[in-house]
Amino acid sequence: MEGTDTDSLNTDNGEFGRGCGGRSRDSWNTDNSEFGRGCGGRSRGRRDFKSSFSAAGGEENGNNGINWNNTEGERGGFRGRGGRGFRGESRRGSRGGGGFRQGGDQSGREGFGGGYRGKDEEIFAKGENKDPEKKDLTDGDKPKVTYIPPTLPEDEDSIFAHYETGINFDKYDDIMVDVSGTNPPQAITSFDEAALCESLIKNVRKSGYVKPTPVQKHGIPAIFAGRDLMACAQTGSGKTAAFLLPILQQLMADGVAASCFSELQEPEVVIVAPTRELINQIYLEARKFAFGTCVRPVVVYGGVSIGHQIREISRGCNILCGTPGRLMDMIGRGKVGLSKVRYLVLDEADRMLDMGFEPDMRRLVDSPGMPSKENRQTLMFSATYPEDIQRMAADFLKMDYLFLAVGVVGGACSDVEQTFIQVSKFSKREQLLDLLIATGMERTMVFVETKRQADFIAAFLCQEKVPTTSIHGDREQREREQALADFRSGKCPVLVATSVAARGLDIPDVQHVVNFDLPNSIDEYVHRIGRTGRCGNLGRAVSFFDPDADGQLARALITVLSKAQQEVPSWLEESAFSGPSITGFNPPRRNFASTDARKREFSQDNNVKSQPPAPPAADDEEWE
Ligand SMILES: Nc1ncnc2c1ncn2[C@@H]1O[C@H](COP(=O)(O)OP(=O)(O)OP(=O)(O)O)[C@@H](O)[C@H]1O
Repeated sequence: MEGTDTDSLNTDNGEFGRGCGGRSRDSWNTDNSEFGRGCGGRSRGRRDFKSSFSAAGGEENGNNGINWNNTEGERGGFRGRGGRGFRGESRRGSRGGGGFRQGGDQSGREGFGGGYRGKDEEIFAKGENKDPEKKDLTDGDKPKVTYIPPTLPEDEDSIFAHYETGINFDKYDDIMVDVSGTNPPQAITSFDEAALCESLIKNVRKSGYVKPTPVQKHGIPAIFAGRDLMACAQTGSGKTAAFLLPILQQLMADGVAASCFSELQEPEVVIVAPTRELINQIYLEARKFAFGTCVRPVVVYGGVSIGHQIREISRGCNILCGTPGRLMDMIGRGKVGLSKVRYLVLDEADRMLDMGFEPDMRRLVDSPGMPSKENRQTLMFSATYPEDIQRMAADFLKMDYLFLAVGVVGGACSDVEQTFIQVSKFSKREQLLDLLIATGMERTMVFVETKRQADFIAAFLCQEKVPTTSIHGDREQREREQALADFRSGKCPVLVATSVAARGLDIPDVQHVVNFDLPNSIDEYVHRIGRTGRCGNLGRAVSFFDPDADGQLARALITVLSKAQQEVPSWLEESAFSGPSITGFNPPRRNFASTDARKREFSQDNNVKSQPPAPPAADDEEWE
């Protein structure tokens, strides 16, 4: 993995390389400039690229930090694309064997045989071996994944570290809540009413929770009542605790305790989420709330040594948190049995049921031993629920499931101030720099549409001395986790990210989200901007709107802005109601669901037709 010192990256416009030991002539050319970068500082080009950027350490599991001014030939300078050499269409300046051709990479786009791959790299074409390590065991043509995440701190201060609720936390009480379905149970108004056991109550207090948020007030009793649930609440409003607390309470009431005496572990709870970082975060929340109890959560996700995860499972597993690929792998290997599953939770449920993950979800519920939907409780949570997905979700739920809508289904968090700047493709980079300089060291997530763009922008910002790191699906897991850690700690206040970081991540003090590229889907926009303005705190989102590229999103953006009581720029309205979008040349977009899709079906007046799912984003995160 490490030591591919001759790596190079060429893009259509330029080349981006990494060298070592001062021998490098690697360089990064763009249309405007060329960032030569060599470890020995012998770069060529008009602008020296001295701010080498590294989230990768030299040790496999090391914790080496970012190196901003690495001119000394250390390994681990900025490395895009999972640390391997990358070569785009052009072969200019490539050196050595580290590069691979994007177009000809059989494990990439062409190698999937048409199989759709989700935004995280957990989804592979049918029949393809999913796990690099498993593959290693069979044909040995891929390096074994040996990464083991750093041991988690055991002290209470670290486990219960949390950020404060914001000034708008109490405004949650004013949000409209709609619970549909027969006989919904009474909402609770305090955690005391939830009658949690002593250790859980202690853990809730230590987490800084004083009163429940609306999704908790309604979700907790629904789960206690044994109901299946489809819950929709705005980003950052406490959906995770809404399912973890009642589940943990029930497990404890039933005296569930982890046991390491069986080779096959049979968890009572399976939680799935679309990305590695998100499932890890959910696991950390479960571990926090289960602190001091006999209930043991475990997490499994790709990019980490499978042997390590098998050992963790074998120590006892009541709550198994996983990304779909690795979870199915564990089941396939006979390490996990499903016959005791009582709760199946889909976080980011609309994502888990869209065309990327739906086949895996169906395989999961059809796996041997998995209790039928009548014999388990299925819980779905998200901030967005397109109606077509709601209809499909019903396949996984009991007939009488409850639909809980807190605020506008699919609506943006109203604590995020949304601003749009009209830009042309060519001015974005400079605008971003100006913006970041103006906001100083505010913690900022910059979303871009492709992995290549993420590398490119991160390198550009580093070169401009803005402490930046990046996260995307081609970075090694160690690098991804290091990038998040550096962003969380403030060591790198700017994180350039693809959609892999759009959903669920709860990072303290993210004051600012920038959509350098707007996403294709409005739901994705809502999730992205929801990385700020969490838990009653205020946040800001600035989006670059390029009329040539983003016109098809304009109308949906206007709806989101209006529903969040935000000002709609007149130029955005003009863009929405002129041009091709009005003539129907757009790809079909999903409806906003304002409520439970069942209500619409039964409504006499309903003349809203279901639309086919939006096509996946034209994003290399999706397809490679
Ligand atoms: N009742 C509460 N009191 C105080 N803080 C809370 C409460 N509930 C949740 N939180 C905190 O609020 C933050 C956001 O919660 P969480 O990540 O569960 O949001 P979410 O609704 O799942 O967001 P997203 O849609 O982005 O996934 C977390 O830091 C969580 O610990």
